[in-house]
Amino acid sequence: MKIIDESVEAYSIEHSENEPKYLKALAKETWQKVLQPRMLSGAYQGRLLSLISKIVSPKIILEIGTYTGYATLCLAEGLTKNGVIHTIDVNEELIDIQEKHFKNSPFYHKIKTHLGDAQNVIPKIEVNFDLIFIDADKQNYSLYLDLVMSKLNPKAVILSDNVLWDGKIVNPQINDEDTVAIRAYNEKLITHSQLETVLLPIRDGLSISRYKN
Ligand SMILES: C[S@@+](CC[C@H](N)C(=O)[O-])C[C@H]1O[C@@H](n2cnc3c(N)ncnc32)[C@H](O)[C@@H]1O
Repeated sequence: MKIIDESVEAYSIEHSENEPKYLKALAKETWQKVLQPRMLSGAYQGRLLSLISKIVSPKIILEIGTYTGYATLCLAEGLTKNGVIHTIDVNEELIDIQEKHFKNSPFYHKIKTHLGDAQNVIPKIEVNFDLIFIDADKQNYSLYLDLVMSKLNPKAVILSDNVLWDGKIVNPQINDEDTVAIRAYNEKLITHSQLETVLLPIRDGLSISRYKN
């Protein structure tokens, strides 16, 4: 399902910032060489991630689901001078392309990559986070939220991607495991006593949650 009318979306993109050159190159290579390129955040959502990160001005970011590193680099734009972004992915085949494009960007020295299953890696990162981007396997979003709740700095922001899941989320006839998991996750976000959430219907749905403490 197309979430936004195509002409409205085109107009919105036209009146938003352009992506930097090194991100254009990363997106191009991802579309040419990597499986499932639709997973990449893309220019429009990427500019939103960059802007949110600049507003939050985080010292430490956590990204769950690196893929080829597009969103990693967008989020890194808002880091403080000595800030760090930790990014986790379970797929070792992505390491070469990530490394190449991280080196091509101004943020190579600020990125700490972790290879492994996020549910095992998150507890081993012994820092607290100011900004988190949850964008990995949909069935574990709820678990990832549980794992990060004790690792949030005051006023931390959590971004959750694909929360409209191609519009399947609003179709009661669709009840596959991913759709059911995201529905439960969206309920968990909106009923969470420590979070304040707004779900934005952009691209595939992006939730913004603010830690109230
Ligand atoms: C949607 S893509 C991430 C896109 C990326 N954040 C971006 O915006 O360009 C999801 C990624 O999550 C990774 N992933 C899936 N299950 C995972 C898990 N259990 N632990 C860590 N990464 C996982 C996949 O390998 C894939 O690269």
